[in-house]
Amino acid sequence: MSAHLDQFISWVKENGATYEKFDFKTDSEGIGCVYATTKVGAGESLATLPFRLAITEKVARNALPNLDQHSCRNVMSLFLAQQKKIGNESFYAPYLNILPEKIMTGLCFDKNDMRFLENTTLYNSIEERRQNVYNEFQQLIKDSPENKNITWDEFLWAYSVLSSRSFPYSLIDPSYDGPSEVLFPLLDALNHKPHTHITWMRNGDPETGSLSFVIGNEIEAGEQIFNNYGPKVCDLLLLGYGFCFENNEYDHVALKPNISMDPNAQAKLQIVQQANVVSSSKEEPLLNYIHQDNIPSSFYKLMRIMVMNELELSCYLNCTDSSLLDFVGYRNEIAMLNTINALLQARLMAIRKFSVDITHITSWQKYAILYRQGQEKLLTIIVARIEQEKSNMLRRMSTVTELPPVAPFLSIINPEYFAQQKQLWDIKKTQEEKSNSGVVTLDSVVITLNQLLQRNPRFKKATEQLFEDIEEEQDIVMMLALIEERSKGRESKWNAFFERTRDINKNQVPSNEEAVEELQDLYDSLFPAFTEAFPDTFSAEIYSFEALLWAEYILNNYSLNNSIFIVPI
Ligand SMILES: C[S@@+](CC[C@H](N)C(=O)[O-])C[C@H]1O[C@@H](n2cnc3c(N)ncnc32)[C@H](O)[C@@H]1O
Repeated sequence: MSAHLDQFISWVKENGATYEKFDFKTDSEGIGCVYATTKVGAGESLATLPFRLAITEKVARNALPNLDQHSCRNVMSLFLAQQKKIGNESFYAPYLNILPEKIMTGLCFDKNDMRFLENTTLYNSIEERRQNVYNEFQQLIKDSPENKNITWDEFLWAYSVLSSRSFPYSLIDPSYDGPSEVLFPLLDALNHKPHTHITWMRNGDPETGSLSFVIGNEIEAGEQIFNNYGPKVCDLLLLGYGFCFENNEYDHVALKPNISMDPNAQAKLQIVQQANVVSSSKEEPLLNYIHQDNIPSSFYKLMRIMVMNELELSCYLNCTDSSLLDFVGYRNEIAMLNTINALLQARLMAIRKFSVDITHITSWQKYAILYRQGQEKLLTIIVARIEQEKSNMLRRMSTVTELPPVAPFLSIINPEYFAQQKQLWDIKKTQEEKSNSGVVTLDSVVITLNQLLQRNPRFKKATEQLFEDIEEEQDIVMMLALIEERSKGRESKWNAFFERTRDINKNQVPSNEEAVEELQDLYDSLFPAFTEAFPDTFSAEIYSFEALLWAEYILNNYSLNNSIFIVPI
């Protein structure tokens, strides 16, 4: 046994702590562990520590007065660093001497270590947190000049002791209502294992009481004794404790849509707020944590808002009822699932970009790799779930026989229709889950330019002669093709959709004179030249300016992915 450990054991015992059936060891990775020396029965108390030995916020603030404006964590860190500095003069020296010299929490990662986290969300969280803690440290030293000899490294060590070993202060005083923390020497020697049955039991009052650890399941002699740090995700474990593990059932990925380039960002954020679409974080209204078994419905709602087009936005601008965001419309639903998919794919691609040499790596770099592998696995599972959702959606769309009663198709305008639809979907969903047969592709439920060209060979031939590069001008060709298809009346399979949108409800789209003028210029550049070149295809009667206005409206309000797909329901 080392001299320091000897001193520590004498110190805790002299001060009233009790423990019998375990010993301290260091494992092959250099991690301090606690092992049972004899069998420990279920329900037995493993160790008891009097509160007198606990390092609390009160102890720290009494020693460092005038730092009221600083957080509990910062004042306690400064106190610990100061106590460590005064060495054996400190009452807590026996405890501080046995703590690891190097605590490799994420905050202590150097540039080389950070390469192992590149392209993960944790990378940014660490950088941001480190900068904040550094700034707070500077201010702390300014406000406590007698401690200006404490270095950043010393402070960071103390900060990491707290992040990796502290307990909530409510264990001493359950009536205390705040985020205060406390260090319990001896009891903090246990490592974490998820699902460990252990009870943290308070005895007596906050001044003279104590805390005991009571074992839930029997432990054989020679086995490691674990604590349970609670349901913690890998990024928080790596950030605060410096380790993580594989197949962490609590793990999640953090997803945040980027709307910085969206001209309608303001209006969208307004709807998010008004309809009270909650996110996973109070500070960040767009941040959501996605768990492999649980994609929160609020995330879908948020994303439905994020992909709204002008028409959908104008309908939802005053929406305060978040249930109307359970479904906005078919176009919106596909756009929403596509956008989530794109977000996830971008993250997957980034996380797969990893070219660091891993032949000689440290234990904490191994944990960083475990974390990124866990994130990749999780992202892959969530992508598969979104794809499944999309194929279910397409199957439902393919069976829609009746169009919503009033155009447009938004649930805010047709709430009853969509409530009925939802009931039908729920029934279908259960059936689908049972049968899960028949793949429906996106192309079969939307209108694409290719389909229109194939259905109208004469039109196709004419446009191929009139346009040098159809792909380049696909918006214009699409509008002309829609007009052509509509002219077929009942022969067109989308006749119901065309009929319903024939009389555009102009009140629903803010009229934009500039856009109308632009469209007029486009019309004038095409007609009557096209009619003269191909009078059978581009008859003046069908290709009126009103028809072009209608086609543009369809493109603006019913299309996905830059008008390549029109969602006709
Ligand atoms: C409360 S302390 C536990 C005792 C600590 N091992 C010691 O030597 O003092 C928490 C620290 O122990 C380590 N630890 C705890 N559980 C672990 C685990 N399951 N795997 C790896 N390291 C673990 C981490 O370094 C963590 O920051």
